[in-house]
Amino acid sequence: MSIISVKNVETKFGERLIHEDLNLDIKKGDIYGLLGPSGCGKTTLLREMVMLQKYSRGSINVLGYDLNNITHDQAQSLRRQWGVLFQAGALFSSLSVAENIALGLEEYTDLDKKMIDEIVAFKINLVGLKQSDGELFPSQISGGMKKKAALARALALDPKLLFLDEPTSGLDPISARDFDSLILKLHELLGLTIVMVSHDLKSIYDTLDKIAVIDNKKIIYEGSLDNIKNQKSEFIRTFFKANL
Ligand SMILES: Nc1ncnc2c1ncn2[C@@H]1O[C@H](COP(=O)(O)OP(=O)(O)OP(=O)(O)O)[C@@H](O)[C@H]1O
Repeated sequence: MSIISVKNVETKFGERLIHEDLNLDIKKGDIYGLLGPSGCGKTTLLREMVMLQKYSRGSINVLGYDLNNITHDQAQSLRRQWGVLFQAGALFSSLSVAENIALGLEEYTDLDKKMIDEIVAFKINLVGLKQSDGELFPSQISGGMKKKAALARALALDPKLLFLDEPTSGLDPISARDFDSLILKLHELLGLTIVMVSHDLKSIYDTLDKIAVIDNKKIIYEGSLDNIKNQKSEFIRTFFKANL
C-alpha cells in the first residue's frame, strides 16, 4: 500500500526548473531515502510532501489525501499524522527540551498538563535521553542530544510518518551511528514509515530499504540499494564508489 505517491511533479522557482516529471511511490513501513547531488531538490520535495512548499504541476498523495484538493480541516488532520525533523527546524532556544516536546501536544490536543507531562516523559525516554535532560535548554545540550530532542518532538503526536532531512549531518561518527540505531529501533517499535534525505553513506546502507535518486531534475533511479551498482549515472558512480 502506498503511503506517499508522487506523480508527474514539476517544481519551478521563477523560471528555474527544479523538478521535471517526478514519480515515486513510498510504501507503508518503508525507510525510504531521497538522494542526489547538492541542490537537486531533495529538501524541496520533502517540503512539498508536508505542504510547506507548492509544486507547479502534477500531484502528491499522502496517507490517502490528494494535496491538490485538500480542505483546511483535512490539512490540519494530516499535519497531526506526521512528524518532521528538518535541518532548519531547530529547537526553540528559549524553551527547555521538555517544553519543546510539549509544543505540538499543546497546540493540537486538549490534553491537560499532567497528561502532557507524562507523554513528554515517555518520549524523552523513547529517544534515549534522561528525564533530567528535559529541564535543560538547547544551548546546554550536545548536537546529538539536540537531534534526539527534536526527534522526540517530532514523535510527540504519535505520527505514522516521519520525515527526516539529513538527520546525521553535523554529528560525530559515534553520535551519527547512535542516531541510525535509534531510527531503526523506532521504525520497528512504532511501525513508522520514514522518508529521509541523506548524504551519509554509512547511514544510507545501515537504515534504508529503498531509495530514489534525483539528478538533473528527474528521478534517475528508484529501487533497492542492491541494484545500484548496475546504474550508469555519473552521480551514482561517484557517490557510491566506496561501496561498489
Ligand atoms: N524558496 C526558494 N526559492 C528559490 N529557490 C529555491 C527555494 N528553495 C530552494 N531553492 C533552490 O532550489 C534548488 C534545490 O534546493 P534544495 O534545498 O531542495 O536542494 P537539496 O537537494 O536538498 O540540496 P542539499 O543536498 O545541498 O541540501 C536549489 O538550487 C535552491 O537554491
